[in-house]
Amino acid sequence: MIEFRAATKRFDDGTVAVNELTLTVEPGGITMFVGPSGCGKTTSLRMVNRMVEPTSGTVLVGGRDVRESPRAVLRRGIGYVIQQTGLFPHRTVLDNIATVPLLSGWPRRRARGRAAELLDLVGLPAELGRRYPAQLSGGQQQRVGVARALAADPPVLLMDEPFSAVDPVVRADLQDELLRLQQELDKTILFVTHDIDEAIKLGDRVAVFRTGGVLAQYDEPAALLGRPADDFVASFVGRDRGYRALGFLPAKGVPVGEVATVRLGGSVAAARDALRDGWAVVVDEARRPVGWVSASRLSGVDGEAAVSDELVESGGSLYEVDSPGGRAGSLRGALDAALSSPSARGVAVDADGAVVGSVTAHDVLRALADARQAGEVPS
Ligand SMILES: Nc1ncnc2c1ncn2[C@@H]1O[C@H](COP(=O)(O)OP(=O)(O)OP(=O)(O)O)[C@@H](O)[C@H]1O
Repeated sequence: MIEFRAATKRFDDGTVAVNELTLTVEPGGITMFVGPSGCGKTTSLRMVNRMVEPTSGTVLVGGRDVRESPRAVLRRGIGYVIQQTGLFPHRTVLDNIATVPLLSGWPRRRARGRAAELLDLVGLPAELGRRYPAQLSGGQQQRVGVARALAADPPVLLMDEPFSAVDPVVRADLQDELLRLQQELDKTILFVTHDIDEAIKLGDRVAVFRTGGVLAQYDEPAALLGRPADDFVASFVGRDRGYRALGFLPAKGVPVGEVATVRLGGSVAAARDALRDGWAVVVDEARRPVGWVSASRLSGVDGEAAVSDELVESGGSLYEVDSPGGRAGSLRGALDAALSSPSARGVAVDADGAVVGSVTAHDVLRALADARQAGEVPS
């Protein structure tokens, strides 16, 4: 879909920003460009929509050398999202989103209708359409930037550090939203970031660049974590990569053991009877976990009293078992659930969030060993 063939960019001052980049971006996936500052990520991205022309080599989009297409025609098929959003301050949100359709000659009504659809698609309420960009939060502005880039329904989306300027919580939301959108839209997305965690979370494939505009490794995230090509990539990928690689292995082989549950509001006496190894998960009326009770917390409490919030210890992370309609958890999720739980038992839930059982760290590591032995773990 997008192909770099020995693409090199040397600026007039002699800086080689991109050095003989050869790489194929598969259609319909998210490809991440990641690397330290100044390694040529943005320059590579801009060669795709001809904001930068290669000094030598070629870039092809849809099998065609980008130099053969007039810039305006090329860019109609390529959405572009940047960190500073580039929204027009004196136009309403709706008019900002409608920019490209209007430029392409759509009637105003149709362009506005499309803009309203897109506002909804990126998760913004319709009334924000009448505001001006400065009246939105940073995260909302980024969503508008994405909506605007999608307005002409381009098959390709270039995103240059689009989420870098927002706080970590909003950033995680925007990332989740992009993954959701991508499931629906199936665009070919090229995404530049300097954040390896973002690259691993979002990317179907990740290209790691080193300074001097040289491609160091181009691989799937799990392979990058499991088999970094050299010391540079290993150190760039960072600490805990063995643990993070567990995020790509499904937890379906982990046996889910029984766990004692007690109802929030039930009697302390009944809760004491239910404890197993001194612990029980407290659940609400839909069997969703709200925390744990322990023998030590209940000791000295009147048996007639109700299990109230004050008696509940907050739980660890949860992990979702493979269930119809659900998103199966990973070994990392299962291990983290066990390690973060006050009882050392990780709580397993189904797609509705109801408790189905528990796992220990030992269970998870044994499942990992079994998967390795069965050749299910890439090595
Ligand atoms: N117009 C220009 N003239 C000269 N050098 C340039 C120009 N644009 C970029 N460069 C240089 O090319 C190199 C690559 O820049 P580029 O912006 O592609 O890097 P990057 O990996 O996107 O960096 P960052 O993460 O800091 O945004 C840098 O050394 C930069 O200084």
